[in-house]
Amino acid sequence: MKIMQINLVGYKEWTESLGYDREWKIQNFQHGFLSRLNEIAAEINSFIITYRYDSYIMLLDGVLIGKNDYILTKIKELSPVPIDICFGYGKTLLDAERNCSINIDNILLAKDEKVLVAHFDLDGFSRKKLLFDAYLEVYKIYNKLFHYAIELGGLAYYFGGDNIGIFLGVENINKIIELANSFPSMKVGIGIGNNPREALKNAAEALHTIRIYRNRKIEIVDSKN
Ligand SMILES: Nc1nc2c(ncn2[C@@H]2O[C@H](COP(=O)(O)OP(=O)(O)OP(=O)(O)O)[C@@H](O)[C@H]2O)c(=O)[nH]1
Repeated sequence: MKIMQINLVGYKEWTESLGYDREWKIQNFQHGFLSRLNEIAAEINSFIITYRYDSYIMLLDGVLIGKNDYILTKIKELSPVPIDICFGYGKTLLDAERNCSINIDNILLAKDEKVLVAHFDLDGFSRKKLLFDAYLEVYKIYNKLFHYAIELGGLAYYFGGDNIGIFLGVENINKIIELANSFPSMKVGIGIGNNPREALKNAAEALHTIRIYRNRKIEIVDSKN
C-alpha cells in the first residue's frame, strides 16, 4: 500500500502565535486546509485522512502522483508553515506510514494495490432525537472500528454523521465481512477500486443497493478491471 504524508513543521508554534483569541482562527485554518487538500486529492483520485490536523495522509495506490511537484507546490502555498513530505510503501497502510521516507522512488517503483474501503453506516441514525445520544453511539463504534483497523494494518476514518470508513488492502475482505456481521443495526458498503476515490464511490453505490433491497446488510461493489 502507498501513502504520502504531509507534516506541518512548526504548527504548534504557529497556533500559539495567534494569541489567546485563537481557537476560531485555528478551526478556520484546519477546516479550510482540509477542504482544499480534499479537492487536490480528488483531482488525482486519491483521498485525504487526518487525525491531528498537523499531519495528513494522502492515499496513493492507483494514483498518478509522478515526480511533478505541482501537487506539492499547491499544498505548500496553502500552509502558513513549511511542510515536510514523505512517501511510504508497505504491505499495509500502517507499514507504509512506518516506512515513510523522503525518497519518492519508494512508491514510484512499487506496485499499486487495489484499495478496499468498508463504509459503515448505522441504521436509523437520522431519526435519533438527541445529538449527544447519536454521537455517543457513533463514537463507541468508531473507537471499536479504529482499534480493529489497526490490528489489520488499516486506517479508520470518521466521515461524519453515522458514517465510518476503514481503508485496507483487499486481502482483508473476509475479515471485514466477519466484522460487519458482528454489528447489529449496521449497513456496510464495501467498495474495491483501482484508487481511493473509485473505492469510495463503489462503497457509496454498495450502500445504496443495501437501502434499495433492505434485506441484506453487506454489499460489495468491485471495479473488476
Ligand atoms: N459523510 C457521509 N455522510 C453521509 C453519507 N450518506 C449519508 N450521510 C449523512 O449521514 C447522516 C445519516 O444519514 P443516513 O445514514 O442516510 O440516515 P439513517 O437514518 O441512518 O438512514 P438509513 O441509513 O437508511 O437507516 C446524514 O447526516 C447524512 O447526510 C455519506 O456517504 N457520507
